[in-house]
Amino acid sequence: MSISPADAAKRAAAALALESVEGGMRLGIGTGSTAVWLVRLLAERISATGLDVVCVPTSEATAALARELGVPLATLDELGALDLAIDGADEFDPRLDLIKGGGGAHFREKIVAAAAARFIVIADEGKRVPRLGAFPLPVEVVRFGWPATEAAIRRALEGLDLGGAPIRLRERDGAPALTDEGNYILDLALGAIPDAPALARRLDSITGVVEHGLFIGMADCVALGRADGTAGMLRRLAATPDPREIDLMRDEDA
Ligand SMILES: O=C(CO)[C@H](O)[C@H](O)COP(=O)(O)O
Repeated sequence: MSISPADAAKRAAAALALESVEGGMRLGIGTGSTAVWLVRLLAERISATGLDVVCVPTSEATAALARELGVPLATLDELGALDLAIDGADEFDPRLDLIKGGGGAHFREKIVAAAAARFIVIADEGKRVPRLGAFPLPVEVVRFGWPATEAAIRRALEGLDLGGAPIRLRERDGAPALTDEGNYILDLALGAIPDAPALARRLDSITGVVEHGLFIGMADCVALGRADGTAGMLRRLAATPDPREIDLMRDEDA
């Protein structure tokens, strides 16, 4: 089957991450077009080798695909903890901090990643940025009183040199988009986030915010797929004090 260069990169990233999967593992499986490759390749490996894994999906969409392809599923309530989570990202920076939530699943994705002993991100070169923020930051908010929550977010942004950034209520088919948890999403067009950990802490403190798409210090590595079908692993280095030091990442060809 011939696939596009974009899909070749996604597939290569997913395949590299899957090399870390061993029999007996409890796996978190992500959401999005890169995660679709992960689920497909995992299903192929299960059917070819009888690999014994059980997976917690991060969204109803991923659950449906996994069920269709025969990937064994469980809930996080049943398993309690996971050995490994693998998921896509919308952006990653030199510290391997992330923006996620382009698919609106970042709340469950963060719970799953936090419950896992290891978290591998699967991404292509287009997701690699020197500084997070070009991708609008998704913030899941409770529907009740959401304009008041939006106003609180605006005030928080002003205190972080991000005042006046456009905020848009995400829509689907002409109506506010609902997450799997029945909440709304506000997309914050920030351009460039001067201090992502500080913004994450500030958003964490706002009543009405369910979860934001900043994943700070959570990813252990990024399986980076390339359009030529190859992939390499970027690992978080032990000491990463300054996000401006671009050479914090080390490429290791698979
Ligand atoms: O965070 C996510 C969904 O909430 C996805 O991982 C993110 O949007 C990347 O998706 P894709 O692999 O399609 O680019």
